[in-house]
Amino acid sequence: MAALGRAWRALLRPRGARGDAGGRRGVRALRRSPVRVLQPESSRESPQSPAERPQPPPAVERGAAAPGLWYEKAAPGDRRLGKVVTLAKSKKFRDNHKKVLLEGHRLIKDALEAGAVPQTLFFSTVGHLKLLPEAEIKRASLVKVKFEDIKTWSDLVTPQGLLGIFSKPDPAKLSYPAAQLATSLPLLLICDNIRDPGNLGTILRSAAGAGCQKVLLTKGCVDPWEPKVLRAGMGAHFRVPIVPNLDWESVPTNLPAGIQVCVADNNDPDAPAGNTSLPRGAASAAASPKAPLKSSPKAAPEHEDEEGAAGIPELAAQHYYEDWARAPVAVVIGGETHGLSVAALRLAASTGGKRLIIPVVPGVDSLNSAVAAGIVLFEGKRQLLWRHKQEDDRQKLPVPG
Ligand SMILES: C[S@@+](CC[C@H](N)C(=O)[O-])C[C@H]1O[C@@H](n2cnc3c(N)ncnc32)[C@H](O)[C@@H]1O
Repeated sequence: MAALGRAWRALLRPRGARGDAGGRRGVRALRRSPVRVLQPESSRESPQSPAERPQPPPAVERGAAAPGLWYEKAAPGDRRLGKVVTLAKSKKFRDNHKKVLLEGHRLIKDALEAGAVPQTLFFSTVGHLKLLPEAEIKRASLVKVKFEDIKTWSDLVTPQGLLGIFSKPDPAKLSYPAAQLATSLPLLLICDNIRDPGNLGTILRSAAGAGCQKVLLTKGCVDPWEPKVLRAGMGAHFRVPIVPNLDWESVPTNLPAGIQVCVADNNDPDAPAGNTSLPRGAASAAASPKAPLKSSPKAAPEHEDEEGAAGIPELAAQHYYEDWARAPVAVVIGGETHGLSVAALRLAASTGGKRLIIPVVPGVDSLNSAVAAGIVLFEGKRQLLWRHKQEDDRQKLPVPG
């Protein structure tokens, strides 16, 4: 592991700082020919006798993708790519080193355009580099590797021959696409213990597609920088701010003032007995079968202390297609195994939020969390846009008299 750490550090050191003839003398020599084998400085200037001399590191072959855009060619049998990718796939490593692995042209381009900082790009053909913003990739170490090697380490069904190690992006510092910002809605999503990477990626993609303003991930959710989440997210990471690893106490500080938090709840009190996945989730206890499905002022508790017998707040339930989305609004999606947490229900109760039920045919169990998120978010979007249009139309009406 220590050796892997050294290999990693050597690879991620800034270009000029590496002792691999990356200095001015090397660059001048390179200008004369696009591809040359350079001898390291140490092998030319060592004062020791040949017997005393340490083994020189292998010569580095370099090339230029464009004037001034130098890359290094990995020698046959070079195992750095494998090592780096293996490391970057481990959450512990990502957390400790604050690095993430991104794959594919589209994702890497999105990341660069959002201002993510590349450390090393592994590519199989120079053509890949030409499709990326040159000013941004000049900051990285560029390493040409065989396509076969990328294929071995790739997470994609059809590998594209491009992998990048980036500094872990800070959502507060990224710049999101103008089209995304222009269509962003006062609609937020809170993921409560979503553990499946495919589900989380799909949820993030839906949140970006619906125009969510922000996505909050509670502690217990899978790491959004896990390769499978990135793959399912299809670029959502660089379109919508994602705030990970939140404990429930800090969720409210990440929400706009005056927000109403609703929960997507698969526990339908109107469903015939045996058609719910009771009694595993906390929501099961909160939703008394006697609770009216239609929201009523009496059924909606206004304060956190209005809790049911099990210490879990009671929330009014309604179908997701009935009126609920008022700006700003957030929706909580429960985890695959345990559903909604008590903390989620408490937060919803403290904001006067509701339980939103997607009715399903008797005999069908709960929906997949990503499917439920998609349905509720796009309905939220429809309601917000409809309300906005109503207000617009009202303002356009001629003033009487
Ligand atoms: C797979 S379900 C959770 C099932 C879990 N075993 C339970 O009993 O609560 C994951 C989440 O998706 C959402 N969900 C699933 N089906 C839903 C439905 N019919 N209506 C509203 N939300 C639903 C809820 O947020 C739920 O917590």
